[in-house]
Amino acid sequence: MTSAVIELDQLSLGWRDRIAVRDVTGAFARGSLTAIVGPNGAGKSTLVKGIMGLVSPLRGQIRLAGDSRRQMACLPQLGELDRSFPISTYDLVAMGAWRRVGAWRRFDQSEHERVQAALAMVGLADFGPRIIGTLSGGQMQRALFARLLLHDAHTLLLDEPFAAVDRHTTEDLMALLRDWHREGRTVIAVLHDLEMVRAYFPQALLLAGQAVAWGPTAEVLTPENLHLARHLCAGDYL
Ligand SMILES: Nc1ncnc2c1ncn2[C@@H]1O[C@H](COP(=O)(O)OP(=O)(O)OP(=O)(O)O)[C@@H](O)[C@H]1O
Repeated sequence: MTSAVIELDQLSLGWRDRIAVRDVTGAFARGSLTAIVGPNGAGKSTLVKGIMGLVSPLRGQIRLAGDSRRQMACLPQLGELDRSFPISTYDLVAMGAWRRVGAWRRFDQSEHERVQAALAMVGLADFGPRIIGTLSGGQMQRALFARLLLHDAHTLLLDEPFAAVDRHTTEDLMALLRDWHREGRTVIAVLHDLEMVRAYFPQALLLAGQAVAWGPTAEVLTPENLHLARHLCAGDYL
């Protein structure tokens, strides 16, 4: 049996006293590739933040194998980043190496080469000196993927990695994500495009303020489950 890298046990998360996701139990297996899907407000981002330790459980537990939070890297939603911060694309990507290199060790030639290689891999070889505020949405997302390449994390959490990027960029970044999976990393991504989920993600977690279904994608994304998810989330606004 494959071991779990992240286990959720009757987990409830929320903001102040309002519950965003209730009573979720299940596990992300090591090396699995899982899409978290669900309507707006279903609690997908809240769950990602909970796993990253940015939101504390209201109830239940998140159990991580070993010291896996040190081995985790997250791609936040594009809208959550302050792009007015005046740093270069190179420095943004190089920040991905901090955990490995440490803040005080010298950033040597091999690290420099890793940054350049990561920039080249996402198609931004010549963008190193560009201030991030001048990048398009798609270029920024490519730069953030390059930063993840530098992280070299065992577990990657991505919150809507393909929102606001064109088809070509989506295909390039999806290929990187699949490479990470092939390398044995655990990849968890919040996605809205169900066709993409069906095509590329073996596992899915359907959320709607609670877990509607979690398992093999074909068994999760059934018309009945999707209908139930919409119904549960619509209830919020009645
Ligand atoms: N920072 C916050 N402060 C207060 N409430 C929040 C905060 N972030 C999210 N919420 C609330 O938590 C609930 C779940 O939101 P969340 O962003 O997790 O949903 P989501 O499934 O990621 O939605 P979307 O698909 O629209 O991004 C919503 O009711 C939302 O208003």
